[in-house]
Amino acid sequence: MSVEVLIHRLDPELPLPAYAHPGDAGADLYAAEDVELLPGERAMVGTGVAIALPDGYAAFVHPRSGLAAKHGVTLVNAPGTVDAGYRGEIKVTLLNTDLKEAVRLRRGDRVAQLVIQRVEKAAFYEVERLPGSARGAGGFGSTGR
Ligand SMILES: O=c1ccn([C@H]2C[C@H](O)[C@@H](COP(=O)(O)OP(=O)(O)OP(=O)(O)O)O2)c(=O)[nH]1
Ligand SMILES: [Mg+2]
Repeated sequence: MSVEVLIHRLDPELPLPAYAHPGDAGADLYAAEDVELLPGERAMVGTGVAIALPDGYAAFVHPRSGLAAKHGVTLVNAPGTVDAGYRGEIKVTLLNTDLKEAVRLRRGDRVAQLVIQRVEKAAFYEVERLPGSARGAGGFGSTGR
């Protein structure tokens, strides 16, 4: 089962996002430009594609675990949210979390992955008091380590 997503190439030489294996959740996104990230540095990089998602869907830009584990490269806003109505270029906000090594990424490298998901739209009802629950207001480590 797959959902139809319209895709427009802004950079004709880059491959389209693709799933590396049939069961993959994320389709890899390619960097449209070379970028060098100094230790701790971030950069916004284009991917050369724009999409139109059906209503009720969103696309989430996730880091790639290989880049994260080997080089400390993640996304500042992971996961980035691409709204169904967004028609601009999908961009990735790369961050080099390594404090010693610079990392050089090249145009055409797979730098992030796009996960398409159904999303619900909430109707917010304002109330004076929320119903009770087992957790209550406990959070942020309230259950211990
Ligand atoms: O990693 C990302 C995150 C967002 N976007 C694009 C698509 C998304 O629909 C739009 C807005 O994203 P978001 O709502 O997260 O950013 P904002 O800071 O709230 O901007 P805006 O005021 O435009 O909503 O930017 C990307 O290309 N990559
Ligand atoms: Mg927004």
